[in-house]
Amino acid sequence: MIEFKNVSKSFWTGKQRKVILDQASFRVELGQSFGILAPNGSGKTTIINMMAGLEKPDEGEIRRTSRVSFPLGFMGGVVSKLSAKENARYIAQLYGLDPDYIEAYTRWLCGLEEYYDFPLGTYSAGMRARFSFSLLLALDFDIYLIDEGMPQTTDAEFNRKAGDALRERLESATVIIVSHQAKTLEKFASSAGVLRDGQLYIFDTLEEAKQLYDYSTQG
Ligand SMILES: Nc1ncnc2c1ncn2[C@@H]1O[C@H](COP(=O)(O)OP(=O)(O)OP(=O)(O)O)[C@@H](O)[C@H]1O
Repeated sequence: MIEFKNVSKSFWTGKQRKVILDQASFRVELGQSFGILAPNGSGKTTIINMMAGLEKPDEGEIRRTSRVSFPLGFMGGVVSKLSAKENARYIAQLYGLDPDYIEAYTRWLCGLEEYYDFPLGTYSAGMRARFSFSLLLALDFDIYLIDEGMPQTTDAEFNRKAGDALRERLESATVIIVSHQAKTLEKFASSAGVLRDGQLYIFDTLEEAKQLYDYSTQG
């Protein structure tokens, strides 16, 4: 479970206060994947980062009773000078997992071939995305945090494998996904919220959330 209680967050831009969240309260239980629809620049990444514990709220409380992942695409924990193999084994140890298993799983899923043993600094953005996604799934969390959907790589084989692996993981795990597009949420979220001007409106179904979102972004 992850819970926000009266959470507020804003940034001072030098000219004005940009409100990301104003007194938001909600709870995501295990088994109830949740999506947030929000326009670009409204605070998707900030909210996901707060869920992961990478950013602090200004006010309020965030409670986690489950193993919550780092956000998909977050590369803060990896070292560019080291290879995917070295990073995977090191991070496995930090999480108290078997390095051989984490290495074998990520090597298989990311499909980087010989580049798996090259430093991450030599990777393209797509290759980094493939490695970070593989690592996220290898680490076995209860709740996965996804900012703007799956990595859209040009490697069709990876996209298929990654989709299958995520679906399999979601049979036992929960996903929280934030996106500016309802289409991205459709595959994953059962309930959903809409973020608009710092207010988070929660709905039991994605369909209801879509109606408000379409109305507020197109109306
Ligand atoms: N540390 C910061 N200091 C000042 N402003 C910030 C800071 N971090 C984010 N912002 C501002 O807060 C707003 C929300 O940022 P955030 O990255 O969370 O939005 P987003 O919805 O994920 O954006 P995008 O859709 O472009 O990825 C933006 O206007 C951004 O410029």
